Amino acid sequence: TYYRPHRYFPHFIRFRQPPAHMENHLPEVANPAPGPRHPGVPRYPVIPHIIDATPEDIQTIPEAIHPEPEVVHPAPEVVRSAPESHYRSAPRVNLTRVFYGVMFDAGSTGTRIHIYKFIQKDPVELPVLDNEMYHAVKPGLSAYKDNPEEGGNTVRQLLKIAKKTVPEEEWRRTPVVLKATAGLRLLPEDKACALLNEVRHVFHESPFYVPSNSVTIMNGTNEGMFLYIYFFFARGILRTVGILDLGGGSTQITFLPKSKKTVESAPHSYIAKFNLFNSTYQLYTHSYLGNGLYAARLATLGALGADDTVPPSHAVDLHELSPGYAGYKLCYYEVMKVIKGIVHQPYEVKGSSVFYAFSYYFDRAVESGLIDDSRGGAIEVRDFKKRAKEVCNKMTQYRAISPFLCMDMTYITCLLKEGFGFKDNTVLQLAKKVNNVETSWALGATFDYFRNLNIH
Ligand SMILES: Nc1nc2c(ncn2[C@@H]2O[C@H](COP(=O)(O)OP(=O)(O)O)[C@@H](O)[C@H]2O)c(=O)[nH]1
Repeated sequence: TYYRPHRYFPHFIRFRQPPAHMENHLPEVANPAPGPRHPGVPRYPVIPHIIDATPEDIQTIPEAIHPEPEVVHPAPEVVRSAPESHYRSAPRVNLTRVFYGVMFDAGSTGTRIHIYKFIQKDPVELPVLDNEMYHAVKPGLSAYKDNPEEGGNTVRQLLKIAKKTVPEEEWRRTPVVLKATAGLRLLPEDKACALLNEVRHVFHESPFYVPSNSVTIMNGTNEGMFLYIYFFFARGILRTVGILDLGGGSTQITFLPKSKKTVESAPHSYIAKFNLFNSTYQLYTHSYLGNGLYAARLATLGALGADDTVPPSHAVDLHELSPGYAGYKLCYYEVMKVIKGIVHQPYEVKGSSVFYAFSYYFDRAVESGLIDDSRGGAIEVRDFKKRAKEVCNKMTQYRAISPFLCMDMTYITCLLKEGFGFKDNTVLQLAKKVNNVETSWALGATFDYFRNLNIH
């Protein structure tokens, strides 16, 4: 478990004023958080609309402000924006509201809990992400497909952390939400349903607020989009940046297209629109189910077996047969079968945009020594290729770190080059955190819960 104190201030949004001539053609949503029409549904602070946050205008925000760490249970907060004497003559109403959101990421390789604390100083201002408590357990829920009660227990354990983090008086209005990704998408429906039902049961026995539809399998489009929205909140950029995410079961590519040709040449389902702060954005986003790192390993080993050249049980040793050819080239040839004809090449990736790469892109770059774990860094696609060759050709040196490092690095190289069609010199910014906020779709999904993003 680690505690990540940070304050996030979306300056670029708070200080933007609508131009006088601007007409708002988008639907008004005064307060999309659950309203009082459902008895028992807690009320949340209003998250206001921000007008004229056009993508062209949005500037990179400076480093988020990270003040001194706070304790998990802070003392009740008091807003003092005027001297004491002023209070005596004209007392101000304290409009500060603190609220929490608990988001579970049920991934294919682990279940993670994100407990967000938001502060809203004023109803006309956006809430500020004050801090986040995070904890992860392995394996993921799908590993309990034949024993859903055990799977439910992992969620029950994580909820204990939520009970310790969220003050007791807030439990009843703090929503708990779980979204599952590739692991459950890949399971037979009855097994996935049994696991989700068990989680619902665990949620309902907890003291937290359980919204309707709080336990679901998230679709791939939302996974990419929520990660983009996380990035928007953490970094403040909506243009010129793309995001690559490599999970265990699926992989996502998401960016805001600059060229019409990208949109026109993309499969229809790869283009998604969403509204944020009164503007509509169009994203290129797709999640390739079965093309996550672990799923790709299995598929590659299966493909080797299907060829009858090397039985799957011996497939891992393949890379040691003949360093050099068998090492990198043969591996490349085999992983190519998992990618060829499956991954769409967006028109735009051949340009010069920078892509942020998260999850296993980051982990494998660290393990192979391309970047430093604490700092991350910028590399080019060709660096993955170069290091993949080195790893495959010196398996004895790297085997201790990960017996699959050669295959994983080769897969990543192949996915980037043959799959998405990136050029050798495309810059990849590898990060685990952006402005001190962990890279996860969970923050975007939590904002979506509190402030309906109107995704279509
Ligand atoms: N930094 C960071 N990495 C995460 C977080 N959640 C998941 N990951 C990474 O995502 C990868 C696994 O993704 P997972 O969710 O199991 O796979 P999926 O189900 O295919 O999306 C691993 O590299 C994790 O470290 C997070 O909150 N922060």
